[in-house]
Amino acid sequence: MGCGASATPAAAPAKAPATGAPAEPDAKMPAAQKSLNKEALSPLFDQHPIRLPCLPGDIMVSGDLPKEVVEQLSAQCAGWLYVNPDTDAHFMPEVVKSAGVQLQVLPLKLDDLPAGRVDEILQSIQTLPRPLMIQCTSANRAALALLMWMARTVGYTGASAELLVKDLALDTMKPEATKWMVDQLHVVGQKNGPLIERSPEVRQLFDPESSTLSYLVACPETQEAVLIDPVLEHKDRDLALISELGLKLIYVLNTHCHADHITSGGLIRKDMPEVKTIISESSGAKADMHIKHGDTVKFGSLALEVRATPGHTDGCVTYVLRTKTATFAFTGDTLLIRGCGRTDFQQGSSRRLYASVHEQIFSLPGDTIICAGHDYKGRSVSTVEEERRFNPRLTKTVEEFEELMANLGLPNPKKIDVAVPANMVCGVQDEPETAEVTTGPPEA
Ligand SMILES: N[C@@H](CCC(=O)N[C@@H](CSS)C(=O)NCC(=O)O)C(=O)O
Repeated sequence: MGCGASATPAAAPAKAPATGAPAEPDAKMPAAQKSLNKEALSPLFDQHPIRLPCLPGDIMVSGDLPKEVVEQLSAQCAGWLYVNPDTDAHFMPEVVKSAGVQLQVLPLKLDDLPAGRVDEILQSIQTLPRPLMIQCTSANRAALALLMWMARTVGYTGASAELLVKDLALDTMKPEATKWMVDQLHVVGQKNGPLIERSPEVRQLFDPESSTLSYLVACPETQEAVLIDPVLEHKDRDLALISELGLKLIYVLNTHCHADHITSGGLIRKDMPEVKTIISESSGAKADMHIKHGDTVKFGSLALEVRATPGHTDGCVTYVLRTKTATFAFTGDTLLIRGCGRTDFQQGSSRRLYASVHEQIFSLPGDTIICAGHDYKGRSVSTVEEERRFNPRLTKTVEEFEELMANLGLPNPKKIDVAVPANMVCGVQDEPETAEVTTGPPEA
């Protein structure tokens, strides 16, 4: 938004007369060469003190303006979007057009909005030449149009309109107009999607006994949810949270057959038969659905990409969740924060683990959020870039890594003798309902 004039007309009383003689505008200036001449307009600015918003782009918003101001601004604008009806008494199309300005009229009436009008307005703001004026009666709806365009182009994720209004010093906007805009931001049915994408709910859950990190991931549109690596002893806590948040549990996924705790998946599906358990087919463990590298687990509008990451166990997978604003990798025990899973039992192989991390996890974007299966030092999440740089094990050469892993000297997990056999049958997997093996991407 043009820093000079952008908020001035919005905050100015419509009919205040200008004092002093503004410089002669050059109405013949070609649109492409136009830019705001703040000096020329300064007498007007002096009359109506402004606060300057700090956004790039040469867009102004305004309410009704006296003819001489319309003339001056037309001389400096290349585009003009009028969001009132063209029958409005203050509309001066001949003044605007005679200055060679590209004019568009798209009335924005909040209580009587034609279908597709928001998209039309956003399209106009996107394509009309700059400097661009957006005008209505009081600048309220013009500011709304600008904010919605910003929401779409900048891709706000849940930033409130109230905050935007504050940031832009557009506090002349009426509360009901602000509320209307917040509602608009979430309209899923807009032709080009909602103006803001609501982030999926990703909750981390902790078991202090085994230092296991479990995850609840929920679709913001359908409230369908999955649990990743939940712990038996915390079944009631996790289900209570799901219920409190109004979510519908669809799947319990395991990243692998755990050796240190028992999954709650089997017990959950026993009580809630609509919930399906999922594990990799290479784990050899029972579940309702078996996944493999390249599969996709869909729920609501979300999808988890399955990446085989063997090494800690043969059947380890990483689930990757991509949203418009963030990527999450649920790495189980393959990659831990500044560490990795041990490779000394359950078909462990340090060479395979090293390749899995480098090829399947470190190849993700650097800002991918690493949601690991354990942390023994009170940390919660990391990123791919952090681990690429600071993981003391995975930054080594593969030979150094193999040697290090062969000499960790860790005692076996306390529960290994009960956990592994139990997890091979998904905690408690009733015998009659044996696993269905899927060969392709599971259907949501
Ligand atoms: N003390 C814990 C087990 C700790 C342990 O062995 N953790 C595993 C993941 S669970 S099988 C691991 O891979 N650790 C890597 C490491 O470097 O610590 C218990 O008794 O449960």
